[in-house]
Amino acid sequence: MIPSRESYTPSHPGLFVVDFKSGDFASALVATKNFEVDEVMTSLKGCTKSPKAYSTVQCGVGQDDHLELNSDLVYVNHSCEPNVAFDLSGDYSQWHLRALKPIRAGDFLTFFYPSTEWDMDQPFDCVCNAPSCLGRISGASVLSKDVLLARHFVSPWILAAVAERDRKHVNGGQ
Ligand SMILES: C[S@@+](CC[C@H](N)C(=O)[O-])C[C@H]1O[C@@H](n2cnc3c(N)ncnc32)[C@H](O)[C@@H]1O
Repeated sequence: MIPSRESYTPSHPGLFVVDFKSGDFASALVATKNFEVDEVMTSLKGCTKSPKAYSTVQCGVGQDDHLELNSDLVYVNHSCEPNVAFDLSGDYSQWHLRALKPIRAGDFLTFFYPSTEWDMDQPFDCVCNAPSCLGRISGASVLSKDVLLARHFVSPWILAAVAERDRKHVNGGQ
């Protein structure tokens, strides 16, 4: 279930809070404490498999490998220069949200959506304003390996899919 402004209770008290804004998809998640680089900010417990949607996070290559986060973490927006990573490598017990940069209380939390998503359900024109902003965000399928690696974290299934795509391209689609 996606948390809403009505009767809001933070899912991660002491760590993050949703900054609800009026307008479609205008809300965001904000840190309420400092985090250091590489710090595990929270585990990703309570996710459930779900059809691909604007709100899901991809967790593997299969058709069914999409998760609803069922928490305030759904409000982590995309940035082309992100400060967190959704790391769903390894088994479920190891899945976590990790800081990629020093984060201070009050900072918006952002991840690079193509680091988990191959072909997004709801592409959008990015408003992150980062110097390296890519503009249209639709998933990793249209991005080069170098563009992905420059964002510091890429999920293993995305790297595997990029390698397969590039191998087919070199071999003329075979
Ligand atoms: C999982 S939601 C993130 C929370 C969303 N901001 C909300 O209020 O529900 C993903 C959607 O948020 C919007 N979004 C996230 N990051 C964005 C960005 N950098 N630029 C433009 N829209 C963004 C897009 O509409 C995207 O499909």
